[in-house]
Amino acid sequence: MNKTSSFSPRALICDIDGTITDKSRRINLDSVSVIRTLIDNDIPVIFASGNTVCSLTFLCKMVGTDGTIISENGGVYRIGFAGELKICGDKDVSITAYKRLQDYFQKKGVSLELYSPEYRFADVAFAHTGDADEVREVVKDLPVKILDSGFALHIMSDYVNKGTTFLKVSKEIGISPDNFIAIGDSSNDIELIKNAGLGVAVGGGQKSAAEAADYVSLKKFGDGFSESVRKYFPSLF
Ligand SMILES: O=C(O)COP(=O)(O)O
Ligand SMILES: [Mg+2]
Repeated sequence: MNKTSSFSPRALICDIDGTITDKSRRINLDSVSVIRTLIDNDIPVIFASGNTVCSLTFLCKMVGTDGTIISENGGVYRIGFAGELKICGDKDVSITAYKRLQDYFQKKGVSLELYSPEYRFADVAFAHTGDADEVREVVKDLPVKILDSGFALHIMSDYVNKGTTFLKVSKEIGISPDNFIAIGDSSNDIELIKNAGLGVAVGGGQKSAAEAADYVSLKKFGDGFSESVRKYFPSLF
């Protein structure tokens, strides 16, 4: 039997945009219901997203998780609502890169739209402006990387990703990464998908995520998430 059919997870870590939402970021109500079932059966659920700590905290409260989160694509994490915020990336270097990009695009008559800069601890996120590769070229000598989540471009310290921060979180909470199922949709989920016992990419997401995954859902986005959770936690549904 291969891993995809025999795997029996103890915990779930999942992305948000594109994974428990639709393409336009509207939350998938069935995905919320599926997550509630896990929580009510004492299965830990952790959100790992490019979004900010404050937006993830709100989502955790509304959905009913214990508040453990990875945000800013691994740049920040926290164990439980009351845990200390741990910052893994260097925001200064992201800001330096952003200023250079701002100059570059201003000369082309394009102004960049920042996403909630006042709530970010480690990365800089902005609206898609031109091609991610063009952005990468402008800052290629700086110790940053440009992540394209499909919803925003993120400038982050080059050593930060959701997968390495996931390893820290799993150590702190005492659940091996091998016991997790990880579900995502984009290139910012690749390391997460690879570091978990079983990595899933939802249908309709970026090709790079699907290539990193052990299983790709038949359904798309939030519907694919719900399908995958039902598949790997069959006794709960
Ligand atoms: O913040 C983004 O760009 C996308 O967030 P995600 O990691 O939840 O998909
Ligand atoms: Mg996503």
